[in-house]
Amino acid sequence: MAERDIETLRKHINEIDEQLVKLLDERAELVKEIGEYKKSQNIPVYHPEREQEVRERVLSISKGIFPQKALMQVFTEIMSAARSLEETIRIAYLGPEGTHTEQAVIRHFGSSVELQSFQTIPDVFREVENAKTHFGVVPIENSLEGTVNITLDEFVDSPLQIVGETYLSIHHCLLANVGNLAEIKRVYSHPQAFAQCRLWLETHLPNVEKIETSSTAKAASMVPWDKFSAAIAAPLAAEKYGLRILEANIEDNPENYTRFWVIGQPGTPIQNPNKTTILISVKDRPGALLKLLSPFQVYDINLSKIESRPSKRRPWDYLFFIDIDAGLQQKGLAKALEKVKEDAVFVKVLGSYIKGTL
Ligand SMILES: O=C(O)C(=O)C[C@]1(C(=O)O)C=C[C@@H](O)C=C1
Repeated sequence: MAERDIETLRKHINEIDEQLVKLLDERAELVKEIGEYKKSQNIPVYHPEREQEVRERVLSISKGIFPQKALMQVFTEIMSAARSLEETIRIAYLGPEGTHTEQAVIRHFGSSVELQSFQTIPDVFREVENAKTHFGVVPIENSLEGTVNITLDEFVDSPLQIVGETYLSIHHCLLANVGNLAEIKRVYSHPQAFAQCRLWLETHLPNVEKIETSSTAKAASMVPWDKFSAAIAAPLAAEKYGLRILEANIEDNPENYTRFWVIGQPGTPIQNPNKTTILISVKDRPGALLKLLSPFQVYDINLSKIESRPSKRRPWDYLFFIDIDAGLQQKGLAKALEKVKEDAVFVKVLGSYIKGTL
């Protein structure tokens, strides 16, 4: 009886799957038509605002029986595959492969993209500047470690624009060949990952040797060669190096997020952005910064972050990077920026883009 029930249920599932596949094919036909149109009008294939609209619409009609987070991932993948029917989107990112940055790229763009990893953040900028890839993805800030200064500094001279933002919840896993903790004699990882999993290691693997590597992906790549070892790395590295996840989420603080910027060519059209980042240089006189920021208060515009960096032109001269909770097309912001420009030495808009979600 029970067996017949499960058979009946599976028959229904098969029928639904058939419909899903048929509908996905129909969807793909429509996307191809859009692709032809975009090509004839010279419109960029990637349309982040439309993708966001699709995800929000899908979320609003979902009854929540199928987990909504997974629903978002499914639609990110559907649109990623759809995009690839129109054009292969190439993305440069800070590598190596199997790190959290690669995971962030896939979370943002889906997996139907061509990925190219680079060893440094400046390398990613150069690649996009030379139009070898459509976009780049670089970390800008971690909720525990703070700002990634190299990314900010690159923006001082680079003509590139911020075209998107994405967040990744950082989870560290213990990856190994062996099946239980008792067999592990050595653990490989990046110093930052060791620091973030210190309590877990002290409790569960107090006597193992710790070997530092240049990245968590490098740590994972060592394990296949060293039977009684493990690595602390991103879940993605388990797939890449054929390892098993012995323990997931071993970080001491679960509130660990990294924010990434998607960088692209200047003038990349972004419709209805809701966040803007600017770079300003302030006159060196009392109250200059206060005066410069007051238009944001006048026009009721929230600033979510201010970061100062040495200008590197003169000692003790600083630049300010400001994240603004408004899109450039918003009237208040346009007016506030006009005022800011009157008082600043210079103002550079680094991008107006769609805010990332946690
Ligand atoms: O609507 C479009 O412009 C499409 O190309 C279709 C589609 C989708 O699959 O829904 C695919 C890629 C774009 O980035 C946005 C949406």
